[in-house]
Amino acid sequence: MTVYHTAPQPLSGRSDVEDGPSAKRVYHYVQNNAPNAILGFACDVGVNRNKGRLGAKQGPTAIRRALANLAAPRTLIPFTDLGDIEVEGDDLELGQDTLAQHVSQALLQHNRLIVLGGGHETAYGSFLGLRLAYPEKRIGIINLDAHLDLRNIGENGPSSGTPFNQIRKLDPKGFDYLCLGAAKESNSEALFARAKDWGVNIVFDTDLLADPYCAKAIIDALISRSDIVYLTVDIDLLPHYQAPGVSAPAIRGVAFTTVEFIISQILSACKAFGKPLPLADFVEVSPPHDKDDLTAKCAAILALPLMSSNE
Ligand SMILES: N=CN[C@@H](CCC(=O)O)C(=O)O
Ligand SMILES: [Mn+2]
Ligand SMILES: [Mn+2]
Repeated sequence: MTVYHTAPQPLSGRSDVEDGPSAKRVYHYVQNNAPNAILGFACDVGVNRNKGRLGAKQGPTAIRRALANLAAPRTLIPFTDLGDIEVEGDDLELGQDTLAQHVSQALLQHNRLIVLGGGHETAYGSFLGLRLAYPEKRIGIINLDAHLDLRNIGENGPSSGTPFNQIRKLDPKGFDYLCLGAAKESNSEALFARAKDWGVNIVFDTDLLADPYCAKAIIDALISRSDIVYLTVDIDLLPHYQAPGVSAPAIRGVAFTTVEFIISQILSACKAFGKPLPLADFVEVSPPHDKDDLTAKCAAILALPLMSSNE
């Protein structure tokens, strides 16, 4: 019943030596003291407390495995694997504090950190770490998610449904949160009313499906008024046939190619406005519910542009 840090295992994948030195896979780019880093948060407590289907604890291992074997784009930046924070038992709060410490340390040493969840409770630990590293900065939060995750803390305590409610409590005036992909049928009127009260910007899944460009102005506005950007990607945003391995699969969902396009819009806007994006996370991958590792693969491929130079 504790929280511990496990050292990284060597990453592996296909070897194509017969095709020459440029036939590289992502695992070839793992280095010590590299510009970027990845860190796992192996935790099921948030999903359990949120009455979901367990399995997110195995997310970091599955995403890493999928990532390691992808063909490396020419623009991929070397990265350090910082291992996993593992939460055994029910002490989510200790897990999130431990994650925060590791995130803030990592941000001192790396330009960008990608955290592999875990359920969406990962976001509270990630954000605490970002705030520790950048206490004076205005942080713009972009959540790609079918869910607002603004639930009040109930008798079970903080969960995978409460992270942005908890983040707002840290600094209600500074709370600047954009949720892209929310599904009307997956969020109660109470949550939408709370979002309105708190000035949350929402772009619905249906709007993104009708026009992938529809979020551009709202993304640009958030990034231009922030000092730094925190991107959190809940993979349950994707439709169930692309991301079956989640606690709460989406019927409609926002298609993979649209999510990919939105991430490219976010990275382009960060570049255009000169705003760093030091931290991103990919959460809610639940390998026991996955099919052919599709969901882990979605997360891995979506992470690639964040791990590459934005030419
Ligand atoms: N990260 C969690 N999100 C959802 C889960 C919904 C469900 O289990 O149906 C939420 O709390 O709204
Ligand atoms: Mn979520
Ligand atoms: Mn979700």
